This record gives sequence, C-alpha cells and structure tokens, in this order.
Amino acid sequence: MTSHTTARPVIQARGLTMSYGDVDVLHGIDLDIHRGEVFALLGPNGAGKTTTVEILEGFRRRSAGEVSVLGADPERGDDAWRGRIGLVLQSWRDHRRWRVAELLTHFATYYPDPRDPAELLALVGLTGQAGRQVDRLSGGQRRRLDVALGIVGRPELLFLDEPTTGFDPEARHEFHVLVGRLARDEGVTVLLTTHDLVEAERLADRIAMLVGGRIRACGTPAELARRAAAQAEVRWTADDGTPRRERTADPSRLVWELHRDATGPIADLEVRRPTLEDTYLHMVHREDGGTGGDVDGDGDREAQAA
Ligand SMILES: Nc1ncnc2c1ncn2[C@@H]1O[C@H](COP(=O)(O)OP(=O)(O)OP(=O)(O)O)[C@@H](O)[C@H]1O
Repeated sequence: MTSHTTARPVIQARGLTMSYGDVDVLHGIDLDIHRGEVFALLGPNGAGKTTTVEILEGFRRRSAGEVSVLGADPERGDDAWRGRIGLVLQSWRDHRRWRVAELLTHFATYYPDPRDPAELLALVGLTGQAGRQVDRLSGGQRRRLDVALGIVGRPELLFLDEPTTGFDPEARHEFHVLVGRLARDEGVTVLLTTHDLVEAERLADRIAMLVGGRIRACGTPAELARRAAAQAEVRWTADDGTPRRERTADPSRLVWELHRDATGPIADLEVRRPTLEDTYLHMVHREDGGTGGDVDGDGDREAQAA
C-alpha cells in the first residue's frame, strides 16, 4: 500500500513527551509516518495511544518534543490544515433524528471538494440505511457512519482511534477492506490505534508497539514477526526439578551445551520460536511487572525459572 519516498513524512514526532500533572504518560516517542501508509499504534489499555493521537490531531498540548503533521505543528494548525485531516468523532450524537443520507449531505457542505454522499454510503456499506434515522442504526452501523463523516471531505490523513470496537466479524472485515482501499487507491495516510494484534497485522503496513508510553518495537508485521522468532526459547527441567527457560539466538548451541554438561538425558527439553503474539504479550506482561521489554528480548538471555 505504501511507497516510501524521500518526501517529508506526513507525521513526524521526535521526543514526544506528555505528562498529566506529575504522571509521565509518554516518554519520548519518535514517529515517521509516510503518505499512503496505514500505520497502527498497538498497545494495551493505558499505553498512551489516545494521548498520542489527540496530540497529533491538535486537541491536546504536549509537554515536550517536536511534532509535525502535514507540515505544521498541530498546536498551531489553522482551519485549512484541519480541513486536510479526517477525524472519526461521534458526530451523529448531535443529529440523532436526522436521516443518514441527509446528515452526510449536510456535512459535505462544510468542505470545498466533498465526496458524493451516495458513493460514500456505498463505500462504507450503508446504502441500505440511507433513509434511516441515525438513532435507529446499530452500534456498528453508527461507527461506519462516523467513518463516512470522517472522510466526506477527502482528508489526506485519517485518524482512527480504536475504530472497530463493537464491530461484528463481518463489519470488521468490511472495514478493513475500506481502510485498505482508502490508502491504496486514494493515497490517504491512516493512523489507527488498536489493542488487537491480529487487527494491526491484518491492516497495517507498519506497526509501532506502544507499551507504558514507550515504543518498544516498530516495523512491518513481517519484520516484527521475524525479529520475534530470531530469539528461540529453550525450555527444560533441571536436575533438581526446577523448570528452566532461556531465550537465545542460537538454540542448537545451547542444546549442545546442555547435553555436554549433563549426566543423562535432559528432561522436558523443548525449543520453540516465539510468534509475534508471544512477544507482544510478553512485553505487555513485563510492563505490568514494571521491568519493560522489547521485541528483541535482549533482557531475557539469562536462564531464569519459568
Ligand atoms: N486527561 C487525563 N488526565 C490524567 N490522566 C490521563 C488523562 N487521559 C489519560 N490519562 C492517563 O494516561 C494514560 C494513557 O492513557 P491513554 O488514554 O492515552 O491510553 P490508551 O493507550 O489510549 O488506553 P485505552 O486503550 O484504554 O484507550 C493512562 O494511565 C490514563 O489513565
């Protein structure tokens, strides 16, 4: 979906830091997101995803760091800048009694070159609901209407904060197709947040794993999976009955050393290559324990009790 050029990134952040009072929430984030890229900010609850997005959208003042979005500092974005950005807000809330097509047609008048409302309805799969009152839509249909309202002005950059929450699997699939089409066919840059690794892998050209206000890893899903698998995990039971676990880039050497030093067969010996999901969960779990961690798993090389 993306072809990186030497053009300035659509979103660039250096050392982005945010504190609420004396609580530090973002600890110096760097981002480079390019035109036409679908970029996922993946992280557990409280990681700082919404805070990051709100700063990039210009809704929240950062504590420190440099940020550029479509060539401007979001804290100083003017109306023209704002018109180039698509936000998915719950805009229908103020217009509950309107009909779907009426609402879209009304929002279209705010923009110089809006999408055709009928085409937009087809794009988000709401043609059948065009005449329906907004407060009679299902939760998933409302969310699609939110997305339609977010893209009616043909934004160059679209922010989607946990966009598929409450979607059934079919709606989620259709939504993924829609996002892919916007990026691929129209060059829209998409920044989405999610805590769902499967969604991030499916949708995003690149994923940044945000845990505890720090980006622990960033890359294409394939790169991240490769990096995760580079560290094999060897498990066995020691002579004293203790379960042992060691992460290593060279499992055959470790197994050879274990056999060399052993007085008999190694009990419960197992070698496995972690998946990206294993690594992500490990990272989140370690953060809960306050010790951090990253996709390369450098902190895990020593043998430890399982
Ligand atoms: N207005 C605020 N005042 C004080 N603390 C806040 C405020 N907004 C968020 N926080 C705290 O900042 C941290 C990051 O919150 P944020 O909403 O950015 O995380 P998130 O990754 O979007 O989480 P979730 O997936 O639950 O939406 C959390 O610990 C949260 O409690």
